[in-house]
Amino acid sequence: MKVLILPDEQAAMQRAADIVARTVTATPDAVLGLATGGTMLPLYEALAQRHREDGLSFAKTTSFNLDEYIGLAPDHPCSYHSYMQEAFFRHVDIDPARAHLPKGDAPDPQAASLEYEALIAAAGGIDLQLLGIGQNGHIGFNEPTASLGSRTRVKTLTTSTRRANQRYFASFEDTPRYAITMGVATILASRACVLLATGEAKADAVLRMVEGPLSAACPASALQLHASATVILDEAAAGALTFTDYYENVHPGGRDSAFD
Ligand SMILES: O=P(O)(O)OC[C@H]1O[C@](O)(CO)[C@@H](O)[C@@H]1O
Repeated sequence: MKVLILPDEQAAMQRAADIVARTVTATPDAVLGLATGGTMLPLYEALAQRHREDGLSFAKTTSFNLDEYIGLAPDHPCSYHSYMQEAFFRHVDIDPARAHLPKGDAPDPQAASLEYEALIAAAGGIDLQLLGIGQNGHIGFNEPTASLGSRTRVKTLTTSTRRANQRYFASFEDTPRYAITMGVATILASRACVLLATGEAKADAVLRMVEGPLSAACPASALQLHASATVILDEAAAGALTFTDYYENVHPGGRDSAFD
């Protein structure tokens, strides 16, 4: 696992944007795995800006989002379909026919999960997976105790995740209880992944992911098994890490563990 510690959120976003830009420039028909959540918003802004100003193109890119709430129609303002449309898709030249999210409003969500997994396989798998991390260590909606061998399926959300996401809904009661999410093994099958975490509230989850034991209690710790995982942090999210001699290889853009 490569751990990059940047001075602040903006620097962290630009570093992540560099990796995405490099991927789609080198491989215009790359398959991207995309994430939602507050952390990702400035990254999508940075990518949209590079599209506008530098001509960074997503025209041939295929994308698969990690997750979607069950029971919300795509045009529901709190769906991840709407989030992606507002935050990213409408600002770039991605082909809507190649921008996929799980179908949270499918009559049979479990069947829709299997179809989604098959669609990812048919696209040749994911070249670069973007990830955020929940305060409880979740990736996608793989909550603590999620099987590390899991594939795309229906998951029940924890109360703590529902409370964290309540801010987007009218009330806690209105916050969905279930989601379709790529599984931990689906995520591990990506050829490269970049996990982004900013702010002090993520410091404990980051510690458990990077230095903690590999455990379903912290699904993000499964990234320790990934052959090409890059964790991009600001100083606040890195605040609880203890292997400081390892992270303190100073380079001009911040601290960088350099090797993974
Ligand atoms: O960036 P945020 O809003 O803290 O969310 C972190 C993670 O939690 C989720 O929003 C799900 O709760 C993920 O989509 C995201 O990766």
